[in-house]
Amino acid sequence: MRTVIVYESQFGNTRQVADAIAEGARQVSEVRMVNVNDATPERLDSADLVLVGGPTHVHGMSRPETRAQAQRIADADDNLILEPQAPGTGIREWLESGPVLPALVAAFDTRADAAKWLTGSAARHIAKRLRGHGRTMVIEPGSFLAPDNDIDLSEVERARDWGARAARSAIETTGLDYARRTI
Ligand SMILES: Cc1cc2nc3c(=O)[nH]c(=O)nc-3n(C[C@H](O)[C@H](O)[C@H](O)COP(=O)(O)O)c2cc1C
Repeated sequence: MRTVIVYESQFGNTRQVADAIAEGARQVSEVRMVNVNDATPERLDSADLVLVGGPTHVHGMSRPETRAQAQRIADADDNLILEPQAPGTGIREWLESGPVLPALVAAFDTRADAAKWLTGSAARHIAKRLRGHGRTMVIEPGSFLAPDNDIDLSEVERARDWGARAARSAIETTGLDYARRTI
């Protein structure tokens, strides 16, 4: 089976979580990580499962204005470094562009360390969009905490486990087997 992880990240937190998800999914699947700015149809071609994730901005997916705000925050803080592809497009715009996706998908995000009803969750919105496109969720949305732009080892482990469960669930759904199908 082949899994593609499409992620957006401004400060690197969601990239780290995507890395851990990839590690988990690799236990049972071929995995490719793709920044949303590089998520062309060719890169998603022949994916059996696509996992889509980004940071929570203003309770949902980022917008051009919130990404510009992230840029201003980074400019004002020597300890924060913007990801090289951060100023580009976001998951919201990518989903609106109508990417060709396989039947099986799942959504994840990173967010502040507080109750979800206070922080909101980009993953919830990503999942809703994906369901609207008629896609099947292989697992509940994953939401990972990045307090003060720092991720705890326990969250990294949770992301690894979520990635493994997502890929296993896709295998159970499709009957595809890692051993029988390579990239
Ligand atoms: C402009 C902006 C708005 C944000 N809004 C929220 C929010 O509404 N809820 C939340 O939990 N976190 C919010 N955050 C925090 C980010 O979701 C969090 O730091 C995330 O892990 C960043 O991921 P990244 O480093 O991959 O961009 C916001 C961050 C920025 C820069």
